[in-house]
Amino acid sequence: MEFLSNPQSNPIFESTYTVFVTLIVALVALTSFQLKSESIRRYAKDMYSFARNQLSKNRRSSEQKTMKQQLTLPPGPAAWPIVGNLPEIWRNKPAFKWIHSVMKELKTNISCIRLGNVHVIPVTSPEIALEVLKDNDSIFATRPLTMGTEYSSRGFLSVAVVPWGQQWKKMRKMVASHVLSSARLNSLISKRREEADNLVRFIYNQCRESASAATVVDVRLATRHYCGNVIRKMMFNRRYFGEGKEDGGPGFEEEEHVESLFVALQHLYSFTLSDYVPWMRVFDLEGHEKIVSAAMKTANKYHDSIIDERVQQRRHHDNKKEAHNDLDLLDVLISAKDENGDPLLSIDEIKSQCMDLTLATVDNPSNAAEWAIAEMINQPEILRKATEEIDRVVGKERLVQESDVPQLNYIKACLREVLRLHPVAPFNLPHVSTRDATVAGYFIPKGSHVLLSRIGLGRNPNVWKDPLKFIPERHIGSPDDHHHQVELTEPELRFLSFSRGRRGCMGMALGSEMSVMLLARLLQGFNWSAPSDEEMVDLSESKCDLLMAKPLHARAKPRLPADLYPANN
Ligand code: HEM
Repeated sequence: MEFLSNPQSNPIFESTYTVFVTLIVALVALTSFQLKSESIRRYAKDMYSFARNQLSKNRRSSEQKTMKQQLTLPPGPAAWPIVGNLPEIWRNKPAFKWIHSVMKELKTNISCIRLGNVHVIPVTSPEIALEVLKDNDSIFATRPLTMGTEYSSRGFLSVAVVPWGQQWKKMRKMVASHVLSSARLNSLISKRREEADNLVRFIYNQCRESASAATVVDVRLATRHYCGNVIRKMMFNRRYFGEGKEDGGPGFEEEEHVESLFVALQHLYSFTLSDYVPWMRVFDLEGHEKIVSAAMKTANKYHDSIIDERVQQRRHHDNKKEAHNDLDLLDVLISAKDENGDPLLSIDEIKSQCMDLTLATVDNPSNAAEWAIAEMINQPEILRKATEEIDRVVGKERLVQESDVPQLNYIKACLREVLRLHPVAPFNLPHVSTRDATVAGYFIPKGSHVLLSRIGLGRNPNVWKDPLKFIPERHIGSPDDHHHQVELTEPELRFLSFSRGRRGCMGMALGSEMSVMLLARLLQGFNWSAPSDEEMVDLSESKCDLLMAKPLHARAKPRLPADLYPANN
């Protein structure tokens, strides 16, 4: 074999050879009984570990070279020189629809779309998704730098959108141990209960104003307002930024706050041209930068003054509250200390992390509850079963509480079904490869953006029978399996709820509690039907995203004794 007969000609062999000799010397030195000196022993140890590292590096680089030579990229549309498929992305909006139609045409579950010199790799099958987030999780654990996320995270300071590295580790550890720990979430349960009560109160007040005791409610407004309230209450210990509303509904400030969060969320990873060709950023051709900067300015306007004031209070005047058990999340972020007892987070890090958690909380639960009510109105049998479960588990003498959640399996099955069929976004957050990899037998170059498709997985006809039908029963175990607990998590990635792995969702517990409480309170408190002039709710999706095309308006009629509805403050 040429490779062996002419080692000088092959640099990999050459360095492997050197390393091999180092390894032998080190091993001999280490095992020698004559070696008594600690420093020589340590030196030999260092040599040994250096040699081992070099060997595995060499092996990897030779594997990668062979991989590049032998494997091909996943199938994809023909790409133009230099710009790749950017012209198609520009012409065919929304981009996610074009990407899925290309994959359908190519009959593939993994594809490669080249945008500038970035390989974007959409994935629509659970097997391949698991290869990415289970088998190769450490390779795909970083995130791309985008214009939108730069704004949302104040220059990549907070956990969700930050690339892999020290900043991500610091923030993830901090959030996991102090902010979203189960002890912390338990300590905030009364704040969440206040907002669940307020939701029921807000809708009940609207019904009371109508002579027939039933009225048409803007369900999207109510569900988004609930999510905004929960995170504001947990984070800043307040529901309202301004005067507030007597009936429990959002004031101007809260509507503006939540609206700006949704606008920002839409643009974090929105196939903006300059995310792939950075020098184009000055032109802002799609106008995305203008939109995101304005949205973040609005949202920050509400957060920043509260944060600045609280930092002043806590760090400079009054540390007493730290002893109490009723800290809100802002207190927790401010009072975290490093190993020297100094503040762990800078003010910008606190602001960025507050925003990160606020953005992460508002969209999924509200979208899921809105779609669930819409689907249930069109299938009254499902609505009946869900309400019947709440009546059986909770009864009609008290309102449903978080402690009931483990027993509300049918409600959770409905939510799983919504997360499968009507996810809030077409793709998971992007995962970028930190080195060359192989997935599904294809070559995935370092720096590729892997996009697990939430609709591709959840509506995959090879995984789900009648994938476009809303059938919660598919998530319930067999009738004999009485111990089967339905959860919103889906670690097998047959659809994408909280994802999995190093970058998996940190808010699984909170997100699940909020989603179940929101839907269960809506169903327990009110009978829902289509507005009188329509028999069915229009379930069309919006043309540019996956939200309901028109915000759901539905008729609500109280179904509990009047004294159970929380009274106005
Ligand atoms: C039903 C509700 C929720 C759903 C379906 C959901 C889903 C997700 C998904 C799909 C990801 C991306 C995972 C990946 O990159 O593979 C994610 C990330 C994340 N979620 Fe959630 N989420 C929910 C609620 C929450 C809540 C309430 C919080 C916290 C207040 C939260 C905090 C985060 C954070 C911090 C990350 C980023 C983790 C990282 O990059 O290291 N999520 N979530």
